[in-house]
Amino acid sequence: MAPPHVALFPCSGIGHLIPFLRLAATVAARGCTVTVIALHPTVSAAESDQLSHFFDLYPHIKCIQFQPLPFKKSKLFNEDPFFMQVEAISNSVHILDPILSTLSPPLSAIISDLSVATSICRIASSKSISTYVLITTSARFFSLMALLPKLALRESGGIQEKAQLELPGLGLVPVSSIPPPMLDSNHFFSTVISSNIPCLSNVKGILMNTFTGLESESILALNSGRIIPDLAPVLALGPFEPFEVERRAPVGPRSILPTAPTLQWLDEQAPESVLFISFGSRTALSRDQTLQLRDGIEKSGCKFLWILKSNKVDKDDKEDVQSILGESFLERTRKQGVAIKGWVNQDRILAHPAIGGFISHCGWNSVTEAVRLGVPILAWPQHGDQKFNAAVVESTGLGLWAKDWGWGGEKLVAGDDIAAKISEMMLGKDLRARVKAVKEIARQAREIGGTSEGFLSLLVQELKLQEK
Ligand SMILES: O=c1ccn([C@@H]2O[C@H](COP(=O)(O)OP(=O)(O)O[C@H]3O[C@H](CO)[C@@H](O)[C@H](O)[C@H]3O)[C@@H](O)[C@H]2O)c(=O)[nH]1
Repeated sequence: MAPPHVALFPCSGIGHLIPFLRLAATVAARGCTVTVIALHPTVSAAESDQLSHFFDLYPHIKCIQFQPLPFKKSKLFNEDPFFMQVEAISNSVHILDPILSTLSPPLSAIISDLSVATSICRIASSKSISTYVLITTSARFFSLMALLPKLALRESGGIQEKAQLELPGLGLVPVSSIPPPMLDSNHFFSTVISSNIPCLSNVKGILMNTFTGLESESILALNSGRIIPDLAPVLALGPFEPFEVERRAPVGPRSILPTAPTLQWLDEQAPESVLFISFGSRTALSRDQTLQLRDGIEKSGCKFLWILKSNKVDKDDKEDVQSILGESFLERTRKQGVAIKGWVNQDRILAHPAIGGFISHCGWNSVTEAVRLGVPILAWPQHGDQKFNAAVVESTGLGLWAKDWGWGGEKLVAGDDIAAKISEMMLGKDLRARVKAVKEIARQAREIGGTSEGFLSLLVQELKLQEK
């Protein structure tokens, strides 16, 4: 019997691309024929680098380049370049219709990003192709997204003025944790979510990069129909492995090069002594906040490795570290740490024994990487799903969250406060022990007999039954 053919369709931004590529590698390793529908051109250089690295490693995975139609400014116009690309993609999905019919062998299933799920579902069902949706955020935030159509209805009831909301499956939620765009039903972000949630009753399954040991309550609430009565089954498959590991082969030079000198420096540091600081692929702190963070890191006296960003899009991030942080800081901290700009292999850095803590914006990929590798987190959510993700970090004892720091840019957090929290995290013995315990639970989830492994086997079995 020929293997089933599965296409994956990630959306804009590395935070969406990476989990799709990880899942593509996993499904291919289980004997499926895999096609990745890759955006071209990408907004960031990091996305195109990840794509070429991925296809170098997996020459047997097919690539279809998908070029959205030129962007037209709409009434929902949002100047974020990643949102602009999502809108261009949404307006262009119909181009895929004839392409999907010509794939050989014929497609059995397509795994789509939520932002285009409705259109993909429509095209796929006309061809008897099953649709799955891969959710790239936490089960906790996904629950909020699923409730959004109801939240928007209550907007006239003055949600913004309330301190907290009682939400099904989520309990009491501080309104300050809900990303402001979700409280505005005309915002692009809200519109994309609200228009795609209803199709989640018609898809075959909802795939998530989480696991029951991390988010049991949210996964249960989603699967018991408490959030949306007829939601498709949620399969918690995480935490995802990096795709290099999935292949279990030597890593290609592209992924080694940018990280190699940094790893050399890390090799010289004591175990669990280095603080890693990174705010993901698309968050740049303000200049003032960067300087306070700089002072906080120095005052903490902690060894550090800081990946600095001064622009949302990497192609435009031209300013060098010296001019941002100042020569004197770099000179004074020559023995304390390293600040660099550019792409590093974060998963590999978090796996290094010298890393003892992570200041993170709580992008969901970063959280799941830290969980899988047992690194405590100091959560500093900046926007979007990140406060919900930070709540998962805090409630499962994986890290600390200074809630009074607010959203990114809401207030200037002082260097002294940052230094105090860094020390609390790096010296927290109980915290470290809890993080190691959750790391073990994550490992067990992926082993034979584990929950994530069970869901993955179920998915692959289902795919094989749909083979055409
Ligand atoms: O120098 C770098 C920077 C990032 N990464 C990787 O890039 C990914 C970044 O993803 P994430 O941590 O989720 O952050 P964002 O890039 O900010 O992701 C966006 O997408 C996520 C998934 O939907 C959301 O949770 C975030 O809030 C949203 O900002 C992770 O795998 C990192 O390991 C690197 O390897 N090297």
